[in-house]
Formats: sequence, structure tokens, C-alpha cells
Amino acid sequence: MCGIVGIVGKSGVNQALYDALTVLQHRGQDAAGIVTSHDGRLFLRKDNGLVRDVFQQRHMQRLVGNMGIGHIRYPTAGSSSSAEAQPFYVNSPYGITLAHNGNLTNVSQLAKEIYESDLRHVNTSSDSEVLLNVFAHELAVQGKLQPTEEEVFTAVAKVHERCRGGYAVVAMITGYGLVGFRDPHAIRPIVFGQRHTEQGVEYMIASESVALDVLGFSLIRDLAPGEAVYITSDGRLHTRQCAVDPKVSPCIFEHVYLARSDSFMDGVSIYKARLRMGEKLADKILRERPEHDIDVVIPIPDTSRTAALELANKLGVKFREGFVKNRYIGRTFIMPGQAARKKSVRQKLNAIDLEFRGKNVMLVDDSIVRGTTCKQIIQMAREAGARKVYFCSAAPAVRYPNVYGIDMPSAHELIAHNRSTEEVAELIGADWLVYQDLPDLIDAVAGPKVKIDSFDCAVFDGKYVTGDIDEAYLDRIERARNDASKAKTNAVSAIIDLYND
Ligand SMILES: O=P(O)(O)OC[C@H]1O[C@H](OP(=O)(O)OP(=O)(O)O)[C@H](O)[C@@H]1O
Ligand SMILES: NC(=O)CC[C@H](N)C(=O)O
Ligand SMILES: [Mg+2]
Repeated sequence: MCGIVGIVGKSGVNQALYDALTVLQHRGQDAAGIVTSHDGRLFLRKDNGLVRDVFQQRHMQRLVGNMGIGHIRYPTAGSSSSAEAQPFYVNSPYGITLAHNGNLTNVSQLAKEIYESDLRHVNTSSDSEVLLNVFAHELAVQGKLQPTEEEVFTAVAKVHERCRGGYAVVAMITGYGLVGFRDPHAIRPIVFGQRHTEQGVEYMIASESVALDVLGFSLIRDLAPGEAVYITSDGRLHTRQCAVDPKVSPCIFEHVYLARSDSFMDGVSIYKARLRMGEKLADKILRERPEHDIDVVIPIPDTSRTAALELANKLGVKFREGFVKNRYIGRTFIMPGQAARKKSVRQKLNAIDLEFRGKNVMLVDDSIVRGTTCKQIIQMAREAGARKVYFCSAAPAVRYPNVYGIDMPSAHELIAHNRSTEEVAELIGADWLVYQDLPDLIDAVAGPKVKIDSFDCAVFDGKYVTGDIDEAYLDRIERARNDASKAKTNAVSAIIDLYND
């Protein structure tokens, strides 16, 4: 997951883009970038780091123009090099910049086609640069000096024909407008909205509705699977379905962990979905052990709080904040490399002993992925004097890699891969471990009102909605992107941008 944003405004958009990226920071902590356009020229600033570190006042002053896009990155392809920070740029046709959330699964084939048939050069190993070149090529071959929505939507339709995987995209066509589009399975999220100003209506496209809220935009809606929105630089909005056989299968892990709880995705309140996850989990606990001896329910901050609160309510057990989080340390799971992740858990969370001493505690997390967090947390609970340490996860066991924009490429790094619940409990040192059942998670997310036919639940059930993932593919990405390989790739591609000394 990454965060994307685009704005067509009536005055300078630099501050609004910066603010939106700050709101989306939970989606990526590795790199950030903004590009704006003014009088046919582009102004770009991107680098590794958090939004607040990448943009200094001098950069902001140079990001002039009423239209722009931004990105925050959590790499799932290529390396962590600043050369792969987004937005990416191609000069032909028109000067196009692009920001992408997701991951392409046929990137090797596309890279070959781009070079051999489209005669284009890609300078990094980022799938997003490949995606940009496919889009640019499909616009270029239409040969129009001034592209209209017809050419833009035709190019998006061609992208859908050629690209596989998960992608939510914003792209800016210099001097003409902003386009947003979503893959034909709607795996990754993207919404658009508007705000009224004295100068007229401004439009914004973003990964999550919370970015619209905070900037005073009202949500128009989510993009449908395969749909594109095109907003011209003078503020005319067009939308069109560009896929032949679109199907809604959003990534359910957005609801479990990735998204902010005050966002709405495909009509579902993430907050309410998490409350329902807590409710369902309480039902399961009561089914498994109606006579349980849990004294207190304690969440593992931050993401699990909402589910834990409702779980405690439903069980009729006290809810207590047993861990204090250092607010200056980011999300552990999206850190690059296991060493950093492991070190961060202890630095980030500290136990309040009196909530543990002599008690049977039920610790709640939203998910257990590599097991980095829960192993250390359980040990901390014991050191704080807990009598028994139970653990539950608001999501089912994560057993399979993700290939659509979450960096979980290696099955062997997942603690529950090929292991039973009892085996995981033993490994993490829990006296009792409860995982949510998948049908309950789906019910919790779909909720009583919204009709979503299917979700991408691949990390839980190994079924990949795009239908192009086989063992050979999984083996390849496992080899290329396990923690050890990534460390090597990052070392050799520290500078892979055009040489510029
Ligand atoms: O099993 P693991 O590999 O440790 O991954 C799962 C943990 O990582 C995430 O927390 P994170 O610290 O990233 O963010 P949060 O503060 O939003 O909970 C998630 O909420 C779990 O706590
Ligand atoms: N997490 C993401 O969405 C990553 C986008 C893209 N695949 C990259 O690695 O930059
Ligand atoms: Mg967490």
C-alpha cells in the first residue's frame, strides 16, 4: 500500500497536497513526493523519508500551480532507492506524471513489451514506472495534439487490457488535466470529491476518504472497478467505465489494518467494520470457552483498539490500556527489513505493570503477520506479572503472500504459513490463541447494509482474484523479495537514477 492524491484547484495546491499526504502517511513511510504544474511547466520534489522531512519551506515555495499530484511510498517492487520515489515522469506525450498504489503482477512481460514493441526506456526496477510508460504509450499512439477525455479513457482501457494486478492511480497530463483510475477488480482503494470555493469547484482524488474530510472536500464516491475519472485543468469532470468485465473484489486487509478507521471504503465505514470484527471475535471466544477466565482485555496500539473495545464490551470484561505507545515511532509492519521492525516494537510499546500483575489478560491485535509484534508483547506481558497471557487476532491467520500492493511476498516469513493455530500459539508463547474465522471477517466488513460480492482475501485463503498467480510466480517473488534479497537489492541500487553528480 501507498498513498496517492491529486488536486485540480482554483489556486495553488502545494499546501493542500502536503496536508493530504500527511493524512495518508499511515499508508507508507519510506518516501514522499509532490509534482505540480504551472504554465506548462512541472515542479517536482521527492525523496526518501516522511512527508514532514521531505518537504522544507524552500521546496514548498517552488511547488507552484493549481494542479498537482502526490505520493507516499511503501515499496512492493524494485528497491527503496530515492530514484523510485514517486511521482514518476515521462516527457512524451504531453509530459505525464503518475503516482501508483498497488503492484503489477505481469511487470516482467510489460517491461519487455515496453522496450521491444513500444520502444521506450525505463530507468528503474519500479513497476509504477512501467505502468506510467504503458499509459503514456497508449495515449501517444492515438496521435492527438490536444487529448480530450476520449483519448484519456481509451488509454485507460488499454492499460486494463495490458496490466494485471492491483492498481489505483493518479496521473497528471501537463496542461490538460488529472486522471484517476482503478484496476478492474477494485483491489486498491481510490475515491474522489469536491469542495466549493469563491473561485469555483475544486476536485480531489485520494486513496482514502479521510484525506478529503480533513481538507474540507466532500466525498462524491469511490471509483468503481475499472472506472476512470478525468478532471480537466479548467475543472470539468468526466467519468467512464473503461474495463470489459469489472468485478468488485477490494482488498479486505485494508479494513483489517491498512486504512485509517475514520475512512469509508466502497461504502463501508472502516471504524464500524472493526467494531464488528471485535463483536464476532467475542462470539467465537464464547463459543470456544463459555467459562473463560479472562480478567481484562488489552489492545495492542494502535490499529487493534477499535476491535478490542467492542470485544471487551461483548464479553462484559474490563477494557484497559495496558501498553503506552511512543507517538514518535511509526508503524512497525511497514518498516523495511525485519531488524528495524523487531527493534521498533520494544521502543514503541511499553507496558503499564499494574494492568497485568496477577491477571489473566486477553491481548488483542488486528492481525498477526510475521509474529514480530505479538512474540515480544506476550513476553512483555509476562514480565509485567500477568498470570496467563491469551492472545486474539481480529483477522484470520495470515498464511499466504500478498501480490497486490502489500509487502508480504514471502510465505516463509509468515508465522502461520503451514502451521496450525496451536503451533503458532506455542511459537509466540501464548496460553491460548484465537483467530477470527474468515466468514466472520467477511461478514464484519460487508456489514448489514453494503453489498460487496467478493473480497480479495488471498493472504488468508490463497485465492488470487486476478487469476494469474501460480506457484512459479510465488516462488519468483519469494526469491526476489524476501528480507535478505531486498537488503541486497537496496544495497546495489542505492543510486539508480540518471547519474547526476
Ligand atoms: O505480526 P507482525 O509482523 O508484527 O505484524 C502485525 C502487527 O503490525 C501492525 O502494527 P503496526 O505497528 O505496523 O501499526 P499500528 O500502530 O497501526 O498497529 C499490526 O497492527 C500488528 O500489530
Ligand atoms: N505499496 C504500494 O502501493 C507500492 C507501489 C509500487 N509498487 C512501489 O513499489 O512503489
Ligand atoms: Mg499494530
